[in-house]
Amino acid sequence: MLEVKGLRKVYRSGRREVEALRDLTFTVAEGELVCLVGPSGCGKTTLLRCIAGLLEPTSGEVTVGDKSGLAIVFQEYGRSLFPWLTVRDNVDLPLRQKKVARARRRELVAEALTAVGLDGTESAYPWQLSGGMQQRVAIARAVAYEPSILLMDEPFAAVDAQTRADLEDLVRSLWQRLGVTILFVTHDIDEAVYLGQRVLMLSASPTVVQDELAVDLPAERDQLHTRADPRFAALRTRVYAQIQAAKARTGTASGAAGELSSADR
Ligand SMILES: Nc1ncnc2c1ncn2[C@@H]1O[C@H](COP(=O)(O)OP(=O)(O)OP(=O)(O)O)[C@@H](O)[C@H]1O
Repeated sequence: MLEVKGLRKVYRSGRREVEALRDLTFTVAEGELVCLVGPSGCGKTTLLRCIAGLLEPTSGEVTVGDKSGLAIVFQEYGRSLFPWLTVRDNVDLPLRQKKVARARRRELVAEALTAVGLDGTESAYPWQLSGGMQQRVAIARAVAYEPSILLMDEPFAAVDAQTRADLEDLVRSLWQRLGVTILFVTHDIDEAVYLGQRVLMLSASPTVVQDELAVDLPAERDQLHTRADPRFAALRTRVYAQIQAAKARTGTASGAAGELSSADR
């Protein structure tokens, strides 16, 4: 289970302060797949970094059952994989750090690479693979770690549309098979509705949870039929309208989004 309560984050550098997150409260139940969608710059990365313990919140609380069971897949696979390590060693590295026994590590790496469709690439280096394959390596690395919570930060933003569709299906099938809890961040409304059991909509910065939507589409989804389902269209329209409303509200505020004036402090 993941619980975020009254989370606020203000960045301070010199005399400049940016209130990235104002007040975020939500929970993700065990085994749930929740998508977070919000406009660019609304603090999605800030939120994930606070959840992962990579960034100290200004106030509020994050409760994660077991922090050691948390894995993250970032948008920039190019920067998250080590170019001097083979695919096998990239996936293996966190397991070594976790002090998993050698034989078990070998099993976990092989299973994870098979699960993401990368059999036969063990000895390749990341830079010898396509972008989509590199992102599969990053997913395999997260999966091999056997996390109880998987955080995904716009993981498919940098791949082409066809690869993206394949990777979305990969995430859903891994989620169904492994029973892992997933918090998936995206700015793509269609992706959020296609993937999630629930979609949380964030306002523009300073960010709050604007609304949430249960995605009552069948559990078995496929790119062709799910996206053509009138229910899918209705859900995406609702999310879109909410996000537009959030943008319009911020547009009327004075000053740059999230920037604190002295009166606010
Ligand atoms: N280290 C930092 N110092 C100061 N301000 C920051 C810092 N990191 C982020 N911000 C500001 O906080 C706000 C939220 O940034 P963040 O990167 O979390 O948003 P995001 O939703 O992930 O953005 P995008 O969708 O464009 O990737 C932005 O206004 C950003 O300029």
